[in-house]
Amino acid sequence: MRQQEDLFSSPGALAIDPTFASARRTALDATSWVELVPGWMSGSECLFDALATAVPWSQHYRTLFEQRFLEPRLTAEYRSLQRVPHDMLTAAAAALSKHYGVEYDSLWLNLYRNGDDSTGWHRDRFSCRKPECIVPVLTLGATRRFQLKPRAGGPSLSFAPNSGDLIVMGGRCQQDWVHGVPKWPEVIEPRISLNFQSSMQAGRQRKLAER
Ligand SMILES: O=C(O)CCC(=O)C(=O)O
Ligand SMILES: [Fe+2]
Repeated sequence: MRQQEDLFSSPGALAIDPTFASARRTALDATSWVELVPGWMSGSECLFDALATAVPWSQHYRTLFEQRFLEPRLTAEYRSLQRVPHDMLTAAAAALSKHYGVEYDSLWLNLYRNGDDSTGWHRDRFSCRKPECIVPVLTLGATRRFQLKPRAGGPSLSFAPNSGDLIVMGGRCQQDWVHGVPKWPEVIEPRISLNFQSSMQAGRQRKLAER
């Protein structure tokens, strides 16, 4: 009993805000938007620690403009939420599904070991095949820049999500905008990002090797 009380009353306890009270939506253009939900998850450091050790992280080769390179980050994927290593991930997916009306049923994870790790400008082409998608990305650990810019060209927007902050891309963002996490050499701490994916948004044709 005493243990349970501590679990729920402790200020650093792991929890999410099911009301999304802090959400602030910004229109990127007439059909695309990005929403920031600062402090959506509290006690996120303990989830970072659990995932850093429990997830089978690996590094992959990518091919870009016919050049093969080792991706400067570690990644992992859970194609079914039944296999995720922490109950909070299932709870977070359920809360997101309820709030955004999209069934999130799989998870893509990135581990940026330090500021030398990064991900270049891209769209989530394989996990979002519908014209409009809602893509939540949760940050755990270090603060890094998360940038968006129009595919057609134009200035970029920069966010700096802290541990526990949610960034949600919506509307035609995956069609008309690109996003990325640039290198930031001064950062020495690691960051994990959780991308909640939906087979509904990915379409049925999604193949195993793709993303
Ligand atoms: O790490 C992030 O915040 C973004 C990751 C991302 O865009 C991706 O994995 O597709
Ligand atoms: Fe992405």
